[in-house]
This record gives sequence, structure tokens and C-alpha cells, in this order.
Amino acid sequence: MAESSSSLPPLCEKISYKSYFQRAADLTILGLLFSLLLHRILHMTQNDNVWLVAFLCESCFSIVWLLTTCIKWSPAETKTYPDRIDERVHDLPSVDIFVPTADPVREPPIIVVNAVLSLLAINYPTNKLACYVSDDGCSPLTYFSLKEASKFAKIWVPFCKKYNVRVRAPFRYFLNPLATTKGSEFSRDWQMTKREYEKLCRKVEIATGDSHWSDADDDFEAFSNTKPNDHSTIVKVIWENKGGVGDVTEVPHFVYISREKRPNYLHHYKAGAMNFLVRVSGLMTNAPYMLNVDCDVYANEADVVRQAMCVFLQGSSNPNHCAFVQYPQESYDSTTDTLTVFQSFMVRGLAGIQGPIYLGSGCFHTRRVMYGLSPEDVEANGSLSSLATRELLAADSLPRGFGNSKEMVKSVVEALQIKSNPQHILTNSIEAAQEVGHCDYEYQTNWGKTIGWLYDSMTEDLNTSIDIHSRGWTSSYVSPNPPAFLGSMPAEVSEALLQQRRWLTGSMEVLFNKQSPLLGMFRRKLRFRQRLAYLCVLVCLRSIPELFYCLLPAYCLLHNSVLFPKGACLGIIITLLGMHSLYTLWEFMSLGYSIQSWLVSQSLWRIIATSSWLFSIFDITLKLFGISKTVFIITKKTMSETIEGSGLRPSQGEDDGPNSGKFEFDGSVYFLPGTFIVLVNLAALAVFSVGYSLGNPGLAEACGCILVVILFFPFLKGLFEKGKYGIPLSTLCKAAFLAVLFVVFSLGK
Ligand SMILES: O=c1ccn([C@@H]2O[C@H](COP(=O)(O)OP(=O)(O)O[C@H]3O[C@H](CO)[C@@H](O)[C@H](O)[C@H]3O)[C@@H](O)[C@H]2O)c(=O)[nH]1
Ligand SMILES: [Mn+2]
Repeated sequence: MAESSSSLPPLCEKISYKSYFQRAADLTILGLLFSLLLHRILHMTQNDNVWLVAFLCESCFSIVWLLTTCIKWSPAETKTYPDRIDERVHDLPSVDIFVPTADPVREPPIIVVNAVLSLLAINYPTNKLACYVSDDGCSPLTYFSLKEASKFAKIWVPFCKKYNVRVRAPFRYFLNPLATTKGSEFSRDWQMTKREYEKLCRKVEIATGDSHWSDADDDFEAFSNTKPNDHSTIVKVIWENKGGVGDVTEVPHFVYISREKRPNYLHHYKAGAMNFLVRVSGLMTNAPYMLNVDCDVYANEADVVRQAMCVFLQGSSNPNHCAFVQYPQESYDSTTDTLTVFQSFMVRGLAGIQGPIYLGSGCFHTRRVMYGLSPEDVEANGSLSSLATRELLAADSLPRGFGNSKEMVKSVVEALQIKSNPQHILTNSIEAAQEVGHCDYEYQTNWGKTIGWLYDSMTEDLNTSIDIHSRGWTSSYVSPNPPAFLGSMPAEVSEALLQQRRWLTGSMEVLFNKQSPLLGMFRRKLRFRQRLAYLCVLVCLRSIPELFYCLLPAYCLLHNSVLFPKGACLGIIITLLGMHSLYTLWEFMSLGYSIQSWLVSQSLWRIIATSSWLFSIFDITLKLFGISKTVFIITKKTMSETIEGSGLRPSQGEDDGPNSGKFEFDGSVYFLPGTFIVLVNLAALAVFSVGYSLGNPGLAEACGCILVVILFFPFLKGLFEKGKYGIPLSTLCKAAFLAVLFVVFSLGK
């Protein structure tokens, strides 16, 4: 463990960035918003209902801006010094790595294989790592692919360590051609490894096409007659690192698990899978730290575990009680600038308060915290306080909390007391692991309630995060350059919109359960600004005012109403617009993104707000009224345009992703609001230009319409394009019908 001598240089430092420019800009925009609201109040009686609606919308935007200003006020992040860890820490702690996957079609096994290979090859003592893959799809193909991957790992892991490879996911590593001259030892190894990787890809591909290959193999018997939602628990130790001493040629433990599923049983999606992972790993390796990555995310930095350990092992000089270390979620598709910029500012802001929220992937958790421990249960030296020992370790409370498996309870006691786990044979725990995978194992226990990943929201990350921070723990944000983890983002716009819908629906679910920052306002140890940050999940309510605001200029043109202030006061709106544009542009450019990507992101936010978030509100309303349940639809993962089916992508070309500005449409309902908005605004502009409303100049409102059309430009283009870049006829008809109704309604009154 760490030597706590204060004379040694620190393992990590928290760096605060106070940008007075940013604060000034935030406050100026806030001031402008408030003066606009004041102007509206003062002139309320002279105007009609449009004025009131605009006032309500702008009040909502102001509240959101106030919240984000609070969150972004004092950004921070943690810088780590992994080079110092070896001289400070003689016995690095173990880490259990969890990779959940759920569907071999939406999550092609070759993607999972690459994620796993990058994690197995991490630069950390091999005998201190164990990798667990949970398969909610109960797929023999996934199991087969992982088995093959473990064979290739015996070549890949030593290769990476021998040549100190940085990017340890083969599909990314082999994108670059061989740099050295042929004939050297390195080039021979490189070519051999590449050949083996391509063989692996081919095997996976052939197995994907043929469904009978597994019939003859006994090892696959467990998969016969199973359905993804109807099967018994499967636990397979794919590779056990027997007697490992941490040698560079070793490969870490590697285990495949799939929990029991039966129809009519709630299985709690990813959170349920994570809790099963926690239990099985508790029985087998019981590492004090757990790394969670999604199955499409690979380690892009070989030192990532050491970096995280720098934060945890800072030791007694770290009074902050860090419960988890979160890395940013970035993607290699380079099509997600919008989300990256948003995350970069918001999560850094949070890191300056109580700590970043847990983002669901790329996060190191402490097992004891996941078992429900609070900071006051722990003494300065890390051991349990005597009160906590009495309460938590009481013989009858443990099975009530953690379930009836004796082995499980024993492992929990060891974990809580941070007793080092004597190495034992993994296969001896298979029976116990199967027991804790039963559908009803969690029945009447605290799993998902106060222990492990929490249930009752599709964004289990947010839910779990609020609970951890509410107990008084902090967290750290480590954002190295190059990024430590890279994942994929949905390639299709409708997939991206679906993902947004799920995130916001999940966030709203959090508001209505027991972790709700609203309900727990006075009760718990969440810091004030952190609570405000969690309230930001209300952000999807913004979709209604956004929708209204996109329609108001058109309505006013058609109805001869006034939307914007007149004379000098129009200056408020113009300055607001100008400042907001410059400010968001600065955010983009300061992170190295182009003006083009800023433009696209402005569109994208409007489209997300008026479609995904709107549907989130439907979802949550239906759930609250008990009409329907929310469903976790897994995001489709792709490795688009692979070379010869080898999982290798050619050089980064023009992507068609949501951020490229090139929109692909399909018949999905997500494209309806955008099409409707564009049609309505075009109609209003047409009416305006033929001079219908000569009596009322309405120039400002017409400019408003033009701005809306520009923001929804992909839809305007979609009206004229053909094929996948054109809006489908059915969507167009529905939108046109709604637009006609809107125009008639506006003209009629
Ligand atoms: O029943 C399920 C559903 C999902 N998953 C896994 O959960 C992960 C995340 O699912 P994905 O469809 O990729 O969701 P994303 O929207 O991309 O994920 C983000 O948002 C989720 C919450 O909505 C978080 O759980 C994720 O960690 C976070 O990366 C994947 O590895 C899935 O295989 C399961 O294991 N079981
Ligand atoms: Mn994902």
C-alpha cells in the first residue's frame, strides 16, 4: 500500500481553472435574459397571449442558463502522475474489470472482442487484473468469439507489453501501417500479430454467418435451447491465470457470465447485469476496485489503471473520500463533437463541486462504496469504524442485505474489511457464482436499492451517482490527453435521437424515485450546487418551450402578433443572440473544434430538444400514469466500412454521423417535429413575402423564421434530396397535414 510520507511528490493533484472571461460571459448573458424578462413583464398588458407564452419560454431558458452557470462556475480536474506510483506503492491493489454486453446483433462480438483485448493488455501487473464479461444476450456466438479472443490474447498481450504499444485495441492499432523497415524483429512480430488478428476476425465472421457450428462442441451445451430472455445462469472461466506472478507474458483472468433470465421477471437491464458482475467477481477475485466499461469502449491509454490508482492511493493525505474516478466518454467516430463539448464543460464544472457524475462507462468504482459504505463508516487509516463493524457486519444483517449465499456473505465481509484475498482457483467458485445469478437471488435483498448499481431508472449511472454523492462521498475527474477510453457513437441520426430519448427518460425517472434530488433536498449530504446540477436532469422539460419558440415567429407572422420588443429594446434580443453564438463558438474553438462543427451542433441541439426530449416527456408521463413501462433499447454499435471484413476501418473519411451535418432520414417518428417546424416556418415566410401582412411589417418575426429554418437546415435539405438523404414521403405527409392545421389555426383567429 501507499507510503504516506508527505515529503514525497504527490500522486495526483486537483487543478482548478477559474476563467474570469467565462464567468463574465455567463453573467452577461444571464443579465440580458433577465432584462428581457423584465421588459416582457413591463409590457405585458399592451400585448396579447403570444407575449405571455414568449415570457414563459424565456423564463425557462433563463432558469436553465442559471443552473448551467452555477455548475460551470469553478471547473476542475485531477492530474495524475502514474510514473511515481511504482516508487510509492509496492503492492498495487487488484482491479476487476466489467464489460456488459447484451445483444450480438446490435453489439457485434468483434467490437466486444476488441474492447476486451485492450483491457487484458493494460499496463498493470497481470495477476492483479481480472476481466468479466456479462452477456445479457446469452449468445453462443459472443462466447465463441471471446474464447477465440483469449487465444489471440496470448499473442497480443505480450506483443503490446514488449513494444509498449499505446493503443491496445487491435482494430485501431492495425489501422496504421507498419512504420519501421521490413525484416527487423519488430516488423516480423507485427506482421505475425496482424495475421493472427485477421484470422480471429475471419473466425468470428464465419461463425456469425453459420448457426450450426456450436452443436457438436460440448462446451456450448449450456447454450442449447436457450433464448435471450429464458435461460439458466451460465458461468464459464475462459482463461485462468494460474499461479500468475505478474509476468509480461501472462494474460489476466477472463470470465464469461450470463445471469438467469425468465419471462415475467424484471431483470433491470444494465444495472442488473452490473450487480451480477459485482457478485461473481466478489466470489472469484474480490478486488477492492472495479472498472466498468461498455462493450464498445476500448482502453486507448495503456496506463489508465495506474492513473486511477494514483487518485485512490494518494492515501491518508487525501481527505476527500473519493468514491470513484470518472474518465470522459469520448468516441473514435469523431462524430460527437456536440456531446464532447457539452460534457467537457459540464463535467469539469461538477468536478469542481463534489465531483463528476458517474457516466456509465470509463469509471473506476470502490467495491466497499458499492456495498453501501458511507464516509463516516471508515477510519482515517481505511479500516471500518467500530460502530460500522457492529452494524454492517452483524450476522443477520448481511444475508438480508446481500442475499443468502454463504460464500457471497463471506466475500462481502472480506471486502468491507479490506482483507487481502488469498489467491484461489476460480473454477472452484462456479457453483456459488451460479447460485448468485438466479432470477430470485435478489428478492428481498438490498441489491439495486442501497447496494450496487441502483434500479428503477434506465440511466442507472445517474441514479447510482446521486446515491453515492448523497452519502457524502466525492469523485474525481481524470481527463488525460490522448483520451483514456474511446467508444463508438450511434452512426445513424435516428439511433442518436433514440439514445437521447432514453437518457432523458431515464433522468426523469430518477426525479421520481427515492434518490430524487428534489425529495432529498434537506435530508442528505449532497452539496448545494451538486444538487442543482442533478436538477439539471429537468433539462428535457426545456423541449416544450423550445418547440413553442420555434413556432412563435411563424405564428406571429400569420396572426399579425408581435413577438419581439420594438425599437431599442430589440437590441436586447440581438445582443443576446450574438453573445450566445460567440460564447458557444468560443467553447468549441477552445477545445480545438471547427466553426463547421459548432454550426452543426447548434442544429443538433435544437433537433434533439424538439424530438428526443419531447418523446421523453411522453414516455415519463405514460409511466407515471401507469399506462406503459419504459424500455431500455440498446444502442446499435458499428465499426462502419471495415476492410475485408477484418474489423479494420480505412482512414478517417467523411462520416455520415449526426455531427457531419449529413443527415440520413428514415421513417422514424423522430423526424416528424423537425419537418413540421420547417414547413410551418416556410409557409409563414411565403405568406409574409406575398405581402399578406402589409399592415404589420413583422420584419423581426420574419428574421426569426429564417433563423429557425437555418437551425433546422438538415430538414430543409431533406425536403429536396432523394433516397436516404431525403425525408420519406410518409413523414412529409404527416408533417404537411399538421402544418396546414397550424396555418389555418393561426390565420383563423
Ligand atoms: O439489458 C441490458 C442493456 C444494456 N446492457 C449494456 O449496457 C451498456 C450500455 O448500453 P448502450 O446501449 O451502449 O447505451 P448507451 O446509451 O450507449 O450508454 C450510456 O447510457 C447508459 C444509460 O442509459 C449507460 O448505462 C451507459 O453506461 C452509457 O455509456 C452496453 O454495454 C450494453 O451491452 C446490458 O448489459 N444489459
Ligand atoms: Mn454505448
